Amino acid sequence: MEKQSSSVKVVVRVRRFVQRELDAGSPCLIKMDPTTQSTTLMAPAASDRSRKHLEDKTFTFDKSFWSHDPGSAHYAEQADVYRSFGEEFLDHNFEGFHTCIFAYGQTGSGKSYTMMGTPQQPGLIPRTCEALFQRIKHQPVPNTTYNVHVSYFEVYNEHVRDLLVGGGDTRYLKIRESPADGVYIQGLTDATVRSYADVEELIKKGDKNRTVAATKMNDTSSRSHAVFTICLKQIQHSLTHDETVETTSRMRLVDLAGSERANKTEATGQRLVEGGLINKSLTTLGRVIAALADQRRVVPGGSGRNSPRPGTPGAGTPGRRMSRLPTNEVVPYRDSVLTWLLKDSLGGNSKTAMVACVSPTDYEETLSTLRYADQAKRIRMQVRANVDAITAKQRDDQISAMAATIKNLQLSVNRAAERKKEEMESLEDYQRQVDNMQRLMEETRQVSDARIRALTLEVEELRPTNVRLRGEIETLRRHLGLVVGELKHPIVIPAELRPRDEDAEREEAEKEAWALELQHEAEQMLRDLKLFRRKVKDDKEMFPIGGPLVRVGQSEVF
Ligand SMILES: Nc1ncnc2c1ncn2[C@@H]1O[C@H](COP(=O)(O)OP(=O)(O)OP(=O)(O)O)[C@@H](O)[C@H]1O
Repeated sequence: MEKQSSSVKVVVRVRRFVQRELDAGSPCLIKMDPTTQSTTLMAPAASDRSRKHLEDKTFTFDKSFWSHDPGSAHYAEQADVYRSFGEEFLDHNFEGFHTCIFAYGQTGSGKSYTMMGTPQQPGLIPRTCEALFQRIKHQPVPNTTYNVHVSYFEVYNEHVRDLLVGGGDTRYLKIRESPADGVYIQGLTDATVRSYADVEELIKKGDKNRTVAATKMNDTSSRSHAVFTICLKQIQHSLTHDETVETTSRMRLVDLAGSERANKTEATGQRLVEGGLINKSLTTLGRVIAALADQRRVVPGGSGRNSPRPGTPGAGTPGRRMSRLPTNEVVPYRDSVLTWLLKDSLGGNSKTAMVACVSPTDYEETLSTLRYADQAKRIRMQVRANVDAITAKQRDDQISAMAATIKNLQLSVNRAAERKKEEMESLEDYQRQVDNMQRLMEETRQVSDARIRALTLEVEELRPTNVRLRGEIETLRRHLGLVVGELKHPIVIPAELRPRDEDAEREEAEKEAWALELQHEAEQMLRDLKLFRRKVKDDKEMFPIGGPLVRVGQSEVF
């Protein structure tokens, strides 16, 4: 398919007064000319002016929607907005072009009203989805099958959350980029829908999950950027040529969070943090638009990694005029999650429209929004319809290639499962070993208990013997002392009284040997007793009766 050049379509919409403005008696500062589609921002009356010199400013856009005064002949209702360019963008989708419509504007300016609307006054998103299924149902192309799937996520505080996952799941999803799929969100729900009723269900679910809070400027202020995506695939089968034509398109409908000034919203705490991050991402969006609007500065494939961070020279400020970037600047898509995700819609293969929503009363904020919008008008994109003719053979080849890929993936999955199984097995083995060790330790403890009990019993049984032996030893010690004393200091018997015969001498020698034997035996018994006492003491220390259990990891050690 041939590439064609397409510029960003820019429309502006002014809403009616809200109660806060009616209470303040604020005048309407916007004027629109339905013939020229110009929008004029009028300087506030002198009494309302600050010291700054303000003047009327006129901008011309693709369309200026006057939604301020329902009594006016040019009043633009929700249906008018959809008819004016929503319908045209749906045509582009059926032709195979990717599209993106995003609503930009200060907080409370009517972005959510324009994109989602209310049940009574549905906005662009429900109208586009309804019309899509109407066309599929009532004007189907012959021999064509249609596949529609939908995703809905929000960028909240620079994190991505799936709005189609309920149950209070606040997990943040990862952003990935691949050459084949570009930038995508890993694990995002991509729900197949078969009717508008299916989509309505999902919208309800997503809106319930979206982060909304009351601020001073808006009772239902969106605190996140919400991106609703519909993917349409049309597969037309040609029976004569045995080929199929696949037309794929993606429509992104983005409700951005509103730029806000802390002094006006009087935000504090969480709201202030959110406001700061909203402004930061809108600042980056401004810089991306500025870079894309100046085609000389667009470096094809530029990653924006080297671009200045928000807040550094070159970075704009929401509510201020967008500053110029250095001439060698690449598009700073990656400086915020929002611009990174919308990279393709802002500067790639997409027909894109910006709805600039303005409040009728705020001169400075409206001027900033109109300048933003004016700059976006200059963005030109190279677009191409995503239509692929596939012959039956190519399709078969594709299916075979896919089957091979699936097989490889299956093998990898099996291998991974196998590895996991091995890991599980060794884990089980380890657990088994631990169990065995625990069992062994328990047995050892039981054995020790029994031994201690037996030793205690033995000690008790031996106690009387011990006492008796002590007594005997004492008697023997005393006896031995007498004998030794007698031997050392023998009683000298006068020679005339000494028996002279051999019997007496033998008796003397025997007495001496007996005394020595007794002494030896007594010493041996003392040594044995000492040893026995030490053994009993050691055993008691090693196996205390009823000792505490010591826990080691999951096992019990005694
Ligand atoms: N065209 C309109 N007609 C009638 N009421 C409108 C219109 N546009 C906005 N409003 C009302 O103005 C209020 C603010 O609008 P909305 O919530 O859409 O603003 P927002 O730009 O999305 O704000 P934020 O950025 O804070 O989320 C709402 O009460 C909404 O119903």
